[in-house]
Amino acid sequence: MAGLAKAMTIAGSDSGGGAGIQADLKTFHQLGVYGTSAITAITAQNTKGVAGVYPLPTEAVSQQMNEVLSDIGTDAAKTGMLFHAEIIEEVAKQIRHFEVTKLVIDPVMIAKGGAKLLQDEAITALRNHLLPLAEVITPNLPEAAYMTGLLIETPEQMREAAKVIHQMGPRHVMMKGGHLQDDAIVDILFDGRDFYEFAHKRIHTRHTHGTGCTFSAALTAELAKGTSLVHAVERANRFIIEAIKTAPQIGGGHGPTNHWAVIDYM
Ligand SMILES: Nc1ncnc2c1ncn2[C@@H]1O[C@H](COP(=O)(O)OP(=O)(O)O)[C@@H](O)[C@H]1O
Ligand SMILES: Cc1ncc(COP(=O)(O)O)c(N)n1
Repeated sequence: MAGLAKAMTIAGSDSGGGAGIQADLKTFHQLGVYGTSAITAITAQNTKGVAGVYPLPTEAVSQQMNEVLSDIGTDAAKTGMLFHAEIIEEVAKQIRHFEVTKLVIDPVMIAKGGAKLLQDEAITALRNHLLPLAEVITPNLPEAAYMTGLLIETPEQMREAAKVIHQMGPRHVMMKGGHLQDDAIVDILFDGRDFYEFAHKRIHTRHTHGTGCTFSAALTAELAKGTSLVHAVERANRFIIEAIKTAPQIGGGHGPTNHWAVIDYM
């Protein structure tokens, strides 16, 4: 196992196992990457919604990152649910200290069921401290709309919003189109100059809990292995599509995707 790639997730725990830390670690594992974690908050949730959110002390987040990064190290990292400004500032400090350059930011704000996973005032900290450190940020349409104040309902509006978010400091912007009101989904990557479009058909299902987490974890795993960004997005896209298509039909609400999904390059 010499040369095993490593990826770290800094995110919230989803007791239901479909999103957050659990989705990330399962996805890292499935893509052949050694996964580590720093938990920012515990959520009590299932496929029907989030019943409780319990943030950990900022020091606990900082210490988890320090212990992992000072010994095991990582080839890439991703952030998910960060909940409040103090945690964001501390995460940014550790990312800078350990010089983690392949950083994927999934700006998790609101769970599909409506629960707040990021406090309102924390968005400023996200912009000021974390975005400038990102290799890529992966907003969904409501997150991008909140960050820019723009209406985003079409691919053209997605491209405009990507330009505005790119100005905030990340090296790439990956706009996820799952929330487009259309049967044709397009995810759009912007590198500050060119747009790369990843189009696919909508799968009609209610089992989409944790799609954003799983997608960004797959992207992080691919970056950890040294895959170039455009190819990493392509592979993460194929992984999430397969995971949605073969979702295990778990729970009475929005069930998880299939983290055992196999894609043809594996
Ligand atoms: N119903 C669906 N059919 C096919 N792909 C989907 C579907 N829903 C989401 N995706 C894909 O899953 C990924 C996550 O998308 P999105 O739903 O926009 O993010 P989030 O889970 O953060 O709201 C994207 O690559 C998107 O294209
Ligand atoms: C701990 C945690 N992190 C992220 C999400 C977002 O996932 P989704 O938007 O699919 O509910 C979640 N529900 N829980």
